[in-house]
Amino acid sequence: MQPIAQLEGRFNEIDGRYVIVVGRFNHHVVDSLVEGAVDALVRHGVDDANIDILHVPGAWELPLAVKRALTRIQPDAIIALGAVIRGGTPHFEHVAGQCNAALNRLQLDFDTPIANGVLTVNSIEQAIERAGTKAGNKGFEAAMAAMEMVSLLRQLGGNEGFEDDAADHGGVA
Ligand SMILES: Nc1c(NC[C@H](O)[C@H](O)[C@H](O)CO)[nH]c(=O)[nH]c1=O
Ligand SMILES: CC(=O)[C@@H](O)COP(=O)(O)O
Repeated sequence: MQPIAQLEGRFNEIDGRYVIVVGRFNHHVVDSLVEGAVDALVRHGVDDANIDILHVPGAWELPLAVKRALTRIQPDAIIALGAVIRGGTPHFEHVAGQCNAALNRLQLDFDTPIANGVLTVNSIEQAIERAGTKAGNKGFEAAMAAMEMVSLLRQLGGNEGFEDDAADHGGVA
């Protein structure tokens, strides 16, 4: 019986261009996410010169900035960072929901990994826990996911020629 082929991203071939897009809202938390993401990239060998950091007001603005970065910078991966903290109105649902849905759509449409480091939490305490304290640093984790996906997709090769099929079926490539 043939062995089942298994592929996974590696961290010894992470050279490439990375763009970190940051929603500044709740910056006291988000700043730690940025530190974690940069730490992960640099400690795994990504050159500082290959890391761009773009700042927008909040999570709502992340998708547009990510889309423009994808077209103008054409990075190997994007790391989206932010902290959406539930308040006293339904606004949280809209900001968090639309941001995440748009980012996921963009990564499929542009065939480029967009790692999700956007916290969507119920309290400031939960945010702090996930920005470098007892629940890890979601910025670091998002950067790791970005590097892993860059490596895996390189192993798989491009999807040239498949986009048309997807377009014909109204799907994403
Ligand atoms: N409440 C949070 C926001 N709100 C701001 C929006 O993201 C947006 O900047 C504003 O509506 C103007 O368009 N953003 C976060 O990132 N986190 C929040 O908790
Ligand atoms: C995610 C939000 O927009 C939220 O933090 C805003 O707080 P509020 O719902 O109390 O206006």
